[in-house]
Amino acid sequence: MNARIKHVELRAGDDGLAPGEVMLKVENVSLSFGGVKAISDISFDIRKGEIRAIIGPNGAGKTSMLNVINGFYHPQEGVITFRGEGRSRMQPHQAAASGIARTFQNVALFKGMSTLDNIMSGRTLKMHKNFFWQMLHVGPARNEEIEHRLKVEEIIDFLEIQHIRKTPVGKLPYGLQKRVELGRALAMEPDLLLLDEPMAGMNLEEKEDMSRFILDVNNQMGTTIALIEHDMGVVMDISDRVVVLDYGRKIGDGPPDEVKNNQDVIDAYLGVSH
Ligand SMILES: Nc1ncnc2c1ncn2[C@@H]1O[C@H](COP(=O)(O)OP(=O)(O)OP(=O)(O)O)[C@@H](O)[C@H]1O
Repeated sequence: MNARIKHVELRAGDDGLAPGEVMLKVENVSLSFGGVKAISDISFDIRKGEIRAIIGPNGAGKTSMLNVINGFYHPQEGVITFRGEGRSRMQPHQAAASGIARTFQNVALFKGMSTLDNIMSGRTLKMHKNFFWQMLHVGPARNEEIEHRLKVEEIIDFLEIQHIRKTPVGKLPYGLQKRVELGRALAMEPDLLLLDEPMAGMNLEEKEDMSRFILDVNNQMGTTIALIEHDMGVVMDISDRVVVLDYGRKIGDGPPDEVKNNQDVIDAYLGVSH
Protein backbone atom coordinates (compact mmCIF):
# COMPACT_ATOMS: atom_id res chain seq x y z
CA MET A 1 0.00 0.00 0.00
CA ASN A 2 1.10 3.54 -0.73
CA ALA A 3 2.69 4.94 2.47
CA ARG A 4 1.14 8.30 1.80
CA ILE A 5 -2.41 7.06 2.26
CA LYS A 6 -1.77 4.57 5.04
CA HIS A 7 -3.46 6.59 7.78
CA VAL A 8 -6.24 8.18 5.81
CA GLU A 9 -9.61 7.49 7.36
CA LEU A 10 -11.43 10.19 5.48
CA ARG A 11 -14.09 8.59 3.36
CA ALA A 12 -17.19 9.68 1.58
CA GLY A 13 -20.23 8.76 3.70
CA ASP A 14 -22.20 5.59 3.16
CA ASP A 15 -25.25 6.93 1.35
CA GLY A 16 -26.72 3.53 0.52
CA LEU A 17 -25.80 3.80 -3.16
CA ALA A 18 -23.79 1.04 -4.79
CA PRO A 19 -20.90 2.05 -7.08
CA GLY A 20 -22.29 2.81 -10.53
CA GLU A 21 -25.75 3.81 -9.30
CA VAL A 22 -26.97 7.27 -10.27
CA MET A 23 -26.02 9.77 -7.56
CA LEU A 24 -27.02 13.01 -9.25
CA LYS A 25 -29.40 13.52 -12.13
CA VAL A 26 -29.72 16.66 -14.25
CA GLU A 27 -32.99 16.64 -16.22
CA ASN A 28 -33.95 19.11 -18.93
CA VAL A 29 -32.22 21.99 -17.21
CA SER A 30 -32.29 25.44 -18.82
CA LEU A 31 -30.76 28.60 -17.39
CA SER A 32 -30.84 32.12 -18.83
CA PHE A 33 -29.30 35.42 -17.76
CA GLY A 34 -31.59 38.01 -19.28
CA GLY A 35 -31.37 37.30 -22.99
CA VAL A 36 -28.33 34.99 -22.69
CA LYS A 37 -29.22 31.32 -22.68
CA ALA A 38 -26.30 29.79 -20.74
CA ILE A 39 -27.80 26.26 -20.57
CA SER A 40 -30.45 24.83 -22.91
CA ASP A 41 -32.40 21.73 -22.00
CA ILE A 42 -29.49 19.69 -20.68
CA SER A 43 -29.78 16.21 -19.15
CA PHE A 44 -27.06 13.90 -17.85
CA ASP A 45 -26.22 11.98 -14.71
CA ILE A 46 -23.31 11.39 -12.36
CA ARG A 47 -22.85 7.87 -11.01
CA LYS A 48 -21.45 6.94 -7.65
CA GLY A 49 -17.71 6.38 -7.70
CA GLU A 50 -16.99 7.84 -11.12
CA ILE A 51 -14.91 10.73 -12.36
CA ARG A 52 -17.22 12.67 -14.65
CA ALA A 53 -15.79 15.44 -16.81
CA ILE A 54 -17.75 18.40 -18.17
CA ILE A 55 -15.95 19.90 -21.15
CA GLY A 56 -16.61 22.37 -23.95
CA PRO A 57 -15.25 25.52 -25.56
CA ASN A 58 -15.23 28.88 -23.72
CA GLY A 59 -18.69 30.11 -22.80
CA ALA A 60 -20.24 26.65 -23.36
CA GLY A 61 -22.05 26.75 -19.99
CA LYS A 62 -19.78 24.50 -17.90
CA THR A 63 -19.37 26.74 -14.85
CA SER A 64 -23.06 27.66 -15.00
CA MET A 65 -23.83 23.92 -14.87
CA LEU A 66 -21.64 23.45 -11.79
CA ASN A 67 -23.33 26.45 -10.20
CA VAL A 68 -26.73 24.89 -10.85
CA ILE A 69 -25.59 21.60 -9.31
CA ASN A 70 -24.42 23.22 -6.07
CA GLY A 71 -27.41 25.54 -5.77
CA PHE A 72 -25.65 28.81 -6.60
CA TYR A 73 -27.93 29.32 -9.60
CA HIS A 74 -31.54 28.18 -9.85
CA PRO A 75 -32.53 27.04 -13.34
CA GLN A 76 -35.71 28.41 -14.88
CA GLU A 77 -36.52 24.92 -16.13
CA GLY A 78 -35.60 21.37 -15.23
CA VAL A 79 -34.84 19.34 -12.12
CA ILE A 80 -31.72 18.33 -10.21
CA THR A 81 -32.06 15.09 -8.24
CA PHE A 82 -29.40 14.22 -5.67
CA ARG A 83 -29.56 10.72 -4.17
CA GLY A 84 -33.12 10.33 -5.35
CA GLU A 85 -34.31 13.62 -3.88
CA GLY A 86 -35.51 16.30 -6.31
CA ARG A 87 -34.36 19.83 -5.52
CA SER A 88 -35.70 22.95 -7.12
CA ARG A 89 -34.37 25.80 -4.99
CA MET A 90 -31.52 24.37 -2.96
CA GLN A 91 -29.03 26.91 -1.53
CA PRO A 92 -25.24 26.35 -1.65
CA HIS A 93 -25.02 25.76 2.12
CA GLN A 94 -27.73 23.09 1.83
CA ALA A 95 -25.82 21.44 -1.00
CA ALA A 96 -22.69 21.49 1.15
CA ALA A 97 -24.54 20.05 4.15
CA SER A 98 -25.88 17.25 1.97
CA GLY A 99 -22.37 16.24 0.86
CA ILE A 100 -21.54 18.35 -2.20
CA ALA A 101 -18.26 20.32 -2.03
CA ARG A 102 -16.63 22.40 -4.73
CA THR A 103 -13.54 24.33 -5.74
CA PHE A 104 -13.55 27.42 -7.96
CA GLN A 105 -12.05 28.44 -11.29
CA ASN A 106 -10.13 31.22 -9.56
CA VAL A 107 -8.72 30.11 -6.24
CA ALA A 108 -11.03 31.27 -3.44
CA LEU A 109 -8.99 30.94 -0.25
CA PHE A 110 -8.31 33.25 2.71
CA LYS A 111 -4.96 34.57 1.45
CA GLY A 112 -3.69 35.88 4.79
CA MET A 113 -4.45 32.65 6.63
CA SER A 114 -2.20 29.60 6.80
CA THR A 115 -2.71 26.40 4.83
CA LEU A 116 -3.76 24.69 8.06
CA ASP A 117 -6.38 27.33 8.94
CA ASN A 118 -7.75 27.42 5.39
CA ILE A 119 -8.28 23.67 5.40
CA MET A 120 -9.69 23.88 8.93
CA SER A 121 -12.27 26.37 7.62
CA GLY A 122 -13.62 23.52 5.49
CA ARG A 123 -14.61 21.73 8.71
CA THR A 124 -17.07 24.46 9.75
CA LEU A 125 -20.09 22.49 8.64
CA LYS A 126 -18.92 19.54 10.70
CA MET A 127 -18.57 21.55 13.91
CA HIS A 128 -21.36 20.88 16.36
CA LYS A 129 -20.39 22.77 19.49
CA ASN A 130 -21.73 26.30 19.53
CA PHE A 131 -19.79 29.50 19.33
CA PHE A 132 -19.90 30.03 23.12
CA TRP A 133 -18.05 26.75 23.77
CA GLN A 134 -15.63 27.40 20.96
CA MET A 135 -14.73 30.81 22.40
CA LEU A 136 -14.14 29.29 25.83
CA HIS A 137 -11.91 26.70 24.21
CA VAL A 138 -12.69 24.15 26.93
CA GLY A 139 -14.65 20.97 27.49
CA PRO A 140 -16.61 19.52 24.59
CA ALA A 141 -15.51 22.24 22.17
CA ARG A 142 -11.85 21.52 22.93
CA ASN A 143 -12.31 17.79 22.28
CA GLU A 144 -14.16 18.51 19.09
CA GLU A 145 -11.45 20.85 17.89
CA ILE A 146 -8.80 18.17 18.49
CA GLU A 147 -10.81 15.75 16.38
CA HIS A 148 -11.13 18.28 13.56
CA ARG A 149 -7.42 19.05 13.68
CA LEU A 150 -6.63 15.33 13.34
CA LYS A 151 -8.78 15.13 10.21
CA VAL A 152 -7.10 18.20 8.81
CA GLU A 153 -3.65 16.74 9.51
CA GLU A 154 -4.69 13.60 7.61
CA ILE A 155 -5.59 15.72 4.61
CA ILE A 156 -2.32 17.63 4.86
CA ASP A 157 -0.41 14.32 4.82
CA PHE A 158 -2.53 12.98 2.00
CA LEU A 159 -1.86 16.02 -0.20
CA GLU A 160 1.83 16.15 0.78
CA ILE A 161 1.72 19.74 1.97
CA GLN A 162 3.23 19.35 5.45
CA HIS A 163 6.03 21.79 4.56
CA ILE A 164 3.57 24.63 3.93
CA ARG A 165 1.10 23.99 6.75
CA LYS A 166 1.98 27.27 8.52
CA THR A 167 2.52 29.38 5.37
CA PRO A 168 -0.04 32.08 4.51
CA VAL A 169 -1.61 30.79 1.28
CA GLY A 170 -1.17 34.17 -0.46
CA LYS A 171 2.58 33.48 -0.43
CA LEU A 172 2.29 30.10 -2.13
CA PRO A 173 2.76 29.43 -5.84
CA TYR A 174 -0.50 29.02 -7.72
CA GLY A 175 -0.22 25.22 -8.10
CA LEU A 176 0.05 24.78 -4.33
CA GLN A 177 -2.83 27.18 -3.71
CA LYS A 178 -4.98 24.93 -5.90
CA ARG A 179 -3.89 21.95 -3.83
CA VAL A 180 -4.82 23.76 -0.59
CA GLU A 181 -8.21 24.58 -2.08
CA LEU A 182 -8.68 20.88 -2.85
CA GLY A 183 -7.73 20.19 0.78
CA ARG A 184 -10.37 22.58 2.05
CA ALA A 185 -13.03 20.87 -0.07
CA LEU A 186 -11.85 17.45 1.19
CA ALA A 187 -12.15 18.67 4.78
CA MET A 188 -15.91 18.61 4.24
CA GLU A 189 -15.64 14.85 3.57
CA PRO A 190 -17.91 15.24 0.54
CA ASP A 191 -19.71 12.47 -1.30
CA LEU A 192 -19.66 14.52 -4.51
CA LEU A 193 -16.73 16.80 -5.24
CA LEU A 194 -17.08 19.46 -7.95
CA LEU A 195 -13.79 20.77 -9.34
CA ASP A 196 -13.82 23.83 -11.60
CA GLU A 197 -10.65 23.73 -13.72
CA PRO A 198 -8.40 22.16 -11.09
CA MET A 199 -5.34 22.33 -13.40
CA ALA A 200 -5.82 25.85 -14.77
CA GLY A 201 -2.56 27.84 -14.82
CA MET A 202 -0.42 24.85 -13.83
CA ASN A 203 2.79 23.60 -15.38
CA LEU A 204 3.11 20.00 -16.56
CA GLU A 205 4.54 18.68 -13.29
CA GLU A 206 1.84 20.39 -11.23
CA LYS A 207 -0.82 18.96 -13.54
CA GLU A 208 0.59 15.47 -13.10
CA ASP A 209 0.55 15.89 -9.32
CA MET A 210 -3.02 17.19 -9.33
CA SER A 211 -4.18 14.34 -11.61
CA ARG A 212 -2.65 11.84 -9.20
CA PHE A 213 -4.35 13.46 -6.20
CA ILE A 214 -7.72 13.50 -7.97
CA LEU A 215 -7.37 9.82 -8.82
CA ASP A 216 -6.31 9.03 -5.23
CA VAL A 217 -9.26 10.96 -3.78
CA ASN A 218 -11.54 8.98 -6.06
CA ASN A 219 -9.93 5.59 -5.38
CA GLN A 220 -8.95 5.84 -1.75
CA MET A 221 -11.69 8.02 -0.29
CA GLY A 222 -14.45 6.72 -2.56
CA THR A 223 -15.43 10.28 -3.52
CA THR A 224 -17.45 10.81 -6.68
CA ILE A 225 -15.96 13.63 -8.74
CA ALA A 226 -17.30 15.96 -11.43
CA LEU A 227 -14.73 18.24 -13.00
CA ILE A 228 -14.47 20.94 -15.61
CA GLU A 229 -11.14 20.91 -17.38
CA HIS A 230 -9.72 22.39 -20.57
CA ASP A 231 -6.65 20.13 -20.80
CA MET A 232 -7.93 17.34 -23.05
CA GLY A 233 -5.00 15.05 -22.28
CA VAL A 234 -5.85 15.15 -18.59
CA VAL A 235 -9.60 14.78 -19.18
CA MET A 236 -9.22 11.75 -21.42
CA ASP A 237 -6.71 10.16 -19.01
CA ILE A 238 -8.56 10.41 -15.73
CA SER A 239 -12.29 10.52 -16.56
CA ASP A 240 -14.68 7.60 -16.71
CA ARG A 241 -17.27 9.55 -18.71
CA VAL A 242 -17.34 12.92 -20.38
CA VAL A 243 -20.27 15.25 -21.12
CA VAL A 244 -19.62 17.88 -23.80
CA LEU A 245 -21.39 21.25 -23.93
CA ASP A 246 -21.32 23.83 -26.71
CA TYR A 247 -23.30 27.08 -26.74
CA GLY A 248 -25.27 25.80 -23.74
CA ARG A 249 -26.34 22.58 -25.47
CA LYS A 250 -25.18 19.01 -24.88
CA ILE A 251 -23.40 17.69 -27.97
CA GLY A 252 -21.73 14.57 -26.60
CA ASP A 253 -21.85 12.19 -23.64
CA GLY A 254 -19.96 8.97 -23.07
CA PRO A 255 -16.60 7.35 -22.33
CA PRO A 256 -13.51 9.35 -23.43
CA ASP A 257 -12.83 7.24 -26.54
CA GLU A 258 -16.37 7.65 -27.80
CA VAL A 259 -16.43 11.40 -27.16
CA LYS A 260 -13.04 11.88 -28.86
CA ASN A 261 -14.44 10.46 -32.08
CA ASN A 262 -17.77 12.30 -31.96
CA GLN A 263 -17.91 14.55 -35.06
CA ASP A 264 -20.00 17.25 -33.32
CA VAL A 265 -17.38 17.45 -30.58
CA ILE A 266 -14.52 17.64 -33.08
CA ASP A 267 -16.35 20.41 -34.99
CA ALA A 268 -17.06 22.39 -31.80
CA TYR A 269 -13.40 22.36 -30.82
CA LEU A 270 -12.30 23.26 -34.34
CA GLY A 271 -14.79 26.14 -34.34
CA VAL A 272 -16.91 24.85 -37.25
CA SER A 273 -19.93 27.17 -37.58
CA HIS A 274 -23.42 25.94 -36.68
N1 LIG B 1 -23.68 35.68 -13.96
C1 LIG B 1 -23.83 35.78 -15.28
N2 LIG B 1 -24.50 36.83 -15.83
C2 LIG B 1 -24.66 36.91 -17.16
N3 LIG B 1 -24.19 36.02 -18.05
C3 LIG B 1 -23.52 34.97 -17.57
C4 LIG B 1 -23.30 34.80 -16.16
N4 LIG B 1 -22.60 33.64 -15.97
C5 LIG B 1 -22.39 33.15 -17.20
N5 LIG B 1 -22.94 33.93 -18.16
C6 LIG B 1 -22.93 33.67 -19.60
O1 LIG B 1 -23.39 32.36 -19.79
C7 LIG B 1 -22.64 31.72 -20.81
C8 LIG B 1 -21.96 30.48 -20.25
O2 LIG B 1 -20.95 30.88 -19.33
P1 LIG B 1 -20.12 29.86 -18.44
O3 LIG B 1 -19.19 30.67 -17.58
O4 LIG B 1 -21.03 28.92 -17.77
O5 LIG B 1 -19.29 29.09 -19.56
P2 LIG B 1 -18.01 28.15 -19.41
O6 LIG B 1 -18.23 27.01 -20.33
O7 LIG B 1 -17.77 27.84 -18.00
O8 LIG B 1 -16.85 29.09 -19.98
P3 LIG B 1 -15.27 29.13 -19.66
O9 LIG B 1 -14.68 27.88 -20.19
O10 LIG B 1 -14.82 30.34 -20.42
O11 LIG B 1 -15.13 29.26 -18.17
C9 LIG B 1 -21.67 32.76 -21.36
O12 LIG B 1 -22.24 33.37 -22.47
C10 LIG B 1 -21.53 33.72 -20.20
O13 LIG B 1 -21.21 35.02 -20.67
